[in-house]
Amino acid sequence: MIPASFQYLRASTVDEALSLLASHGDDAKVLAGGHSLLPLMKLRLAAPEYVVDIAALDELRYVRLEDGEVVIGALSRYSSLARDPVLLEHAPLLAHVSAEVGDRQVRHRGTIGGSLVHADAAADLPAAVLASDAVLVARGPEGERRIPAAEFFLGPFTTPLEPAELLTEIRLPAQTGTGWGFEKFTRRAIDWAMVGVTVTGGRVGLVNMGGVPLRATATEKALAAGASIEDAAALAAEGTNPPDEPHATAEYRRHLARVLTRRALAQAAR
Ligand SMILES: Cc1cc2nc3c(=O)[nH]c(=O)nc-3n(C[C@H](O)[C@H](O)[C@H](O)COP(=O)(O)OP(=O)(O)OC[C@H]3O[C@@H](n4cnc5c(N)ncnc54)[C@H](O)[C@@H]3O)c2cc1C
Repeated sequence: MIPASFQYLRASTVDEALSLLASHGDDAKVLAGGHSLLPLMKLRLAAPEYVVDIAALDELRYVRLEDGEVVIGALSRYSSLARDPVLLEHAPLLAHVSAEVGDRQVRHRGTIGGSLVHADAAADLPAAVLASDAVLVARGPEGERRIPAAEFFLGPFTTPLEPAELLTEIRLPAQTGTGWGFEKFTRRAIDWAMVGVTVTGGRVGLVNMGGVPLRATATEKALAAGASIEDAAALAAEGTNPPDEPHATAEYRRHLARVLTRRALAQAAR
């Protein structure tokens, strides 16, 4: 449980972080909250030569409303997102999901950007960002580019970000006054979801129902066509390929997806 040796580099501005990544990109890893990267390094599943610490970049820590869009700095931590007044009013699903991640220690260090770039299908924020129709903003040597959340999760722990790119911001249409719902089924209090469901604006995101976070498209189509919550939720597992494990078989997860989708949709309707 001791990481391989590495060189620690601390960036004090975004530009400095980008220049360090441009120099060491392929051999470097960005360190944000460290709650996914450090366990991987301790298990030697990751052994970067350079670690570029961006935790001090307060310029990437903000939430604001801009022309009908909620804009979130990538280094914003779950604990501040959970009580952010702009988020609570204009993107309540994200605030609520942030409050349910892990335990206090995780929420005080973990960042929304770290969760999205880590791209774990069992994590909560990726499915919430998918259901929120968000766009992810990345900066790198070629400048800035915007990647829709629907195109960001390419496979387990895989995104289109280049090694020299930083995720800087997440932008989503304000969901002011929109019903939302979040259901998460865990084995123990602070576990990752066995299955989770995020709902906002008629879109449904699924946690841990495949190798990437998914939208429950059959449910969404049924809702748009006027189906009842019960009938739409019955379609939640269509097109999914959930993990099959001794403590939660694929069939059990499909059952959970249907039940939790029904509850999350009912919550949103209320
Ligand atoms: C005990 C425990 C319980 C947890 N429970 C949950 C849970 O219930 N639900 C849940 O969703 N998650 C859970 N997590 C994971 C947690 O949410 C992590 O904080 C998150 O996955 C990673 O965020 P981080 O800021 O710690 O990123 P880091 O660990 O620092 O980085 C993760 C990855 O993203 C890259 N990266 C980070 N930021 C950027 C950026 N801005 N630009 C480019 N690359 C970047 C890093 O290089 C690394 O590859 C848990 C973790 C622990 C340790």
